Order: sequence, then structure tokens, then C-alpha cells
Amino acid sequence: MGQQIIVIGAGSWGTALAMVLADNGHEVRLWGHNKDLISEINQYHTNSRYLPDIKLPEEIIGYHDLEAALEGIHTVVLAVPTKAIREVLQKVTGYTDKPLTIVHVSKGIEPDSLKRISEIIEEEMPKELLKDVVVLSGPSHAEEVSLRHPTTVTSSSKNITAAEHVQDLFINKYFRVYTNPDIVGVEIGGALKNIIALCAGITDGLGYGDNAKAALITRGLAEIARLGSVMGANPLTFSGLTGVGDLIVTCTSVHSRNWRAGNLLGKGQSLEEVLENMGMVVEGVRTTKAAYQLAHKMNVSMPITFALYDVLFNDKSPKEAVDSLMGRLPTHEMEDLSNILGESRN
Ligand SMILES: NC(=O)C1=CN([C@@H]2O[C@H](COP(=O)(O)OP(=O)(O)OC[C@H]3O[C@@H](n4cnc5c(N)ncnc54)[C@H](OP(=O)(O)O)[C@@H]3O)[C@@H](O)[C@H]2O)C=CC1
Ligand SMILES: O=C(CO)COP(=O)(O)O
Repeated sequence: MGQQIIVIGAGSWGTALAMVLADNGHEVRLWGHNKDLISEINQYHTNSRYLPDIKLPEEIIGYHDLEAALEGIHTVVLAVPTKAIREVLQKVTGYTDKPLTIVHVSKGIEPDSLKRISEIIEEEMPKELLKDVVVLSGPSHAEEVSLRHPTTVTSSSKNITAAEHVQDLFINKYFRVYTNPDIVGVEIGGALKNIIALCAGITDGLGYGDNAKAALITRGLAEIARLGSVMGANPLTFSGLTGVGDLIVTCTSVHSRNWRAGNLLGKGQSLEEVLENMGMVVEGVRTTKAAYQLAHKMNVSMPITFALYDVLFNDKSPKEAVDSLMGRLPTHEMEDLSNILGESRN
């Protein structure tokens, strides 16, 4: 039976997910803070800034008034950039008096606090207003989901029943949802793949080819798994949709905002120029800072992340960063991962 669901964030991903929910017969309220965009959604059933050429189902109702949009709602899909999550949740708590299931679909880690998004949600929401936190993540570009192209994602929560509930809400014949109880691994994989996607864009921008990209994906996965395992993730999660799956889609697609930003950096633009020109969120930049801080804190080796950190924040040239990665001391390929797998078996 259809449910009333609010999607907060009328950007590319929020709008594409609202389409999936509307296709599944739910009553979808799409909230955005841009009044003109909401009027366009209600009048023309389009979101021309974020999903040009896509006709939205007429069942999606745009809201600009958050209080009205939250009326009678039990499930919130949170689809804003990581840096907006605290601000948005503070508004939500002011307008609700019953426990909510919050489904977050953002991919990031907060610099300085080093919190994952589910941890931020638990921190911001008063206990009596939070029923469950679920993350929905995986290899999924909004541009393809809005065309109803086959897509697979993972629903994860500390409460597996909540993850299954969200699986039920979203699953359909073009959007297949799996469950995974490892919320740490799912969130870490989704956030950190953006670092590697920026690097893949950089090497493409420098004119390097498939060999460099395959190296980044596999060695990137190794360092994501190293950090994630130390943080308590199940190492096997990184071989799934939210690990290698999302790395493949983000590092190889022109739809990827992170790949595109990296590509411009590789072609010689400054970070400021790139971010000004993108017009959409590039989560990997802030996540690089957070992962750099986490790697120091947890004493985990993350050479690709450190190389990107130097490009983004220490004015190192992309070419120099690649050369320094290639010039590292020779090492064993599987040593670190087999340590991790050994430890998780003990
Ligand atoms: N796009 C995709 O294919 C996918 C994206 N994601 C993740 O989803 C999250 C959102 O990304 P995406 O939709 O691509 O981003 P977009 O840049 O396309 O859209 C972001 C939306 O959030 C809104 N927003 C920004 N700040 C605030 C705020 N303080 N209060 C209210 N609304 C705000 C923006 O409004 P405005 O237009 O006014 O700036 C915009 O509507 C990211 O974490 C991303 O990694 C995950 C999977 C796929
Ligand atoms: O997370 C994504 C695909 O799974 C979207 O990646 P980008 O933010 O790089 O576009």
C-alpha cells in the first residue's frame, strides 16, 4: 500500500528517488528551499536545472513549506549534500512531534567531527523523534535512474527490519534494492569512493588511460577497505555494491560530478574554478579532508587519499602527485588486506 513520504532536497538525487517512490505508488512530497524550482516542479512537472529533459510523474508534489510537507509523515528521505544535513535536521525537529524513520542517501563524512552521516543524524535528532536511521547507497547515477535504467543499491541499518522496510518502499522492476546490516561499511564505501573518482578524473584529465584508472580503482579499494575495517566495517562489504560497485560507476562515468571535477583539475583548472563551474555538489573534496584526518587518527596508510589532499589543499600539481604515488617504495600487493581479513576472522 502506498505511503506518504517526504524527500528533502530537490537536487538530482532527491528528484530521481522521488520518481522511484512515485512509480511505486507512494504519495511523494518533494521539498526544496528554492521557491522557483518548486513552482516549476508543480506547474510543469520538470526539474530543468538538475534533470533536464525528464518528465516527472504528476504524483510528485513539490513543497517549499517544510512544516506543511512534514504533516502526517513517518518516513523522511534526506537527499541534501553532507554539509547541509545538520541545518536541515534542525529545521525538521522543529516541525515534527512523532518518531521518524530517516533514510539518508548522501555520501560523505564530516571533516573535524569525523562522523558518518548516520552518526550526525543520531546526534542532531532528539531520541524521541528518531525511530530508525537507514542508509540507501550504491552505484546509481540520478541521470540513469530518472530514465528508469536498471540500477542496484543497498539498504542498511543497525535495525535490519528498518532496512527491509526501506527495501520494500523503493524496490521495483528497474530499481533493485538489497539489504546489508553493515552500516559502517556501507557508509564508508559510499563516501570514500568519491575520493578515488576525483583521482580517476584527474588521471583522465592528464591524458593517462585505462591502466591508470584500473590501478586507482583497485588500490583505492584497498585503502578504503583498510580504513573501513579499522573503523569496524565488515571487509566483505567493500567487494559489494557500495564498495567496488560504486567505485566502478563513479570512476568510469561522465555523469559523475566527482570524476568531472577531477577531470577539470587534471586539465589545469584550480579547485576554486572547478567548484564554481560545477553547479552541483562535489562531495569528494570535503571527504578527502575527513579521510585524511581519519587516516592520521587511526594510523592507516592511505597514499592515494594523501596524494589528492596535497593537490586539493597544498597546491601540489596533479602530475607531481601521480609521480610521487608511482615512486613509492616497492611493496607486497595483498599484505594489508590479508592482515585485515585475518584480523576479522579472529
Ligand atoms: N546525483 C547522484 O546521482 C547521486 C547523489 N548522491 C548523493 O546525494 C547527495 C545529494 O546529491 P545531489 O542530489 O547529486 O546534489 P545536487 O547538487 O544535485 O542537489 C543538492 C540539493 O540540495 C539542496 N541544498 C543544498 N544545501 C541545502 C540546504 N542547506 N538546505 C536545503 N537544501 C539544500 C540544493 O539546493 P540548491 O539547488 O538551492 O542549491 C539541491 O536541491 C550527495 O551526498 C550525493 O553524494 C548519491 C547517489 C547518487
Ligand atoms: O554516488 C554517485 C553514484 O553512485 C554519484 O556520484 P557523483 O557525486 O560523483 O556524481
